[in-house]
Amino acid sequence: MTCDDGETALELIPRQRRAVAPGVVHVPGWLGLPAQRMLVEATRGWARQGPGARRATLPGGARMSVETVCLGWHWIPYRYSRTRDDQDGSPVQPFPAWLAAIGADAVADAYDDPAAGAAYHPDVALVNSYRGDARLGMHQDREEHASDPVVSLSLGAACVFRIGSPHHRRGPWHDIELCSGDLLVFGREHRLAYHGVPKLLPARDVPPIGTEAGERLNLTLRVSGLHDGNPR
Ligand SMILES: O=C(O)CCC(=O)C(=O)O
Ligand SMILES: [Fe+2]
Repeated sequence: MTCDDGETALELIPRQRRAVAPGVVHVPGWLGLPAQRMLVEATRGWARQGPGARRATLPGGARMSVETVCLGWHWIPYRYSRTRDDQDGSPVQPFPAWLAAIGADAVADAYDDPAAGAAYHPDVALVNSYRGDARLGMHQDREEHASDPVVSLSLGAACVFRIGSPHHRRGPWHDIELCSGDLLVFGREHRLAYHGVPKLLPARDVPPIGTEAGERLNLTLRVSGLHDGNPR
């Protein structure tokens, strides 16, 4: 399978939804090129401000190969905090309202359910950047206290995204190629599904959106279910 260049489809034709598993929907090329460029530009800004990007240290001492910028709540394996309290204590950057609006549109489109979109109010984003051999091991997104779906937006280099069931880390899995502009939503029965990024596919064509050669960015939008003064 190759990546769509994002400009060949007529905008009037809705992007094709691919149901991967119950609650897991892949919409290839959901973001047009201007939106992709805008998100890359925004990501550069977030990385320059505040605590910036960092590779998290896992409880066993290993460092993640992916660099992460957090918005709204700072994610530290495996909890959320308003401050970067694993490092210099600096406050997390705010979660922008325009990004919440993209998240609501994403849920409405992926599930073909405007009400589900209107009810979706993400307040945390993890912006991951992958370069070289960076990858993400199989894990569950389970630090959130709410059961709302996770919205994933991919930019730049393609990758293999692996998603299984909520019960078994070792499979069986679905392997999906995520390309620049792709939307993936996982929620409902698969909100706690194990997932990861076993490899990048740097040989695939990438549209000119401002990413570097071989660089992949991924934004996940989530609903933390947390309130000020009540972090875990
Ligand atoms: O990069 C991706 O596609 C997935 C990211 C992810 O699973 C996470 O940030 O928890
Ligand atoms: Fe995840």
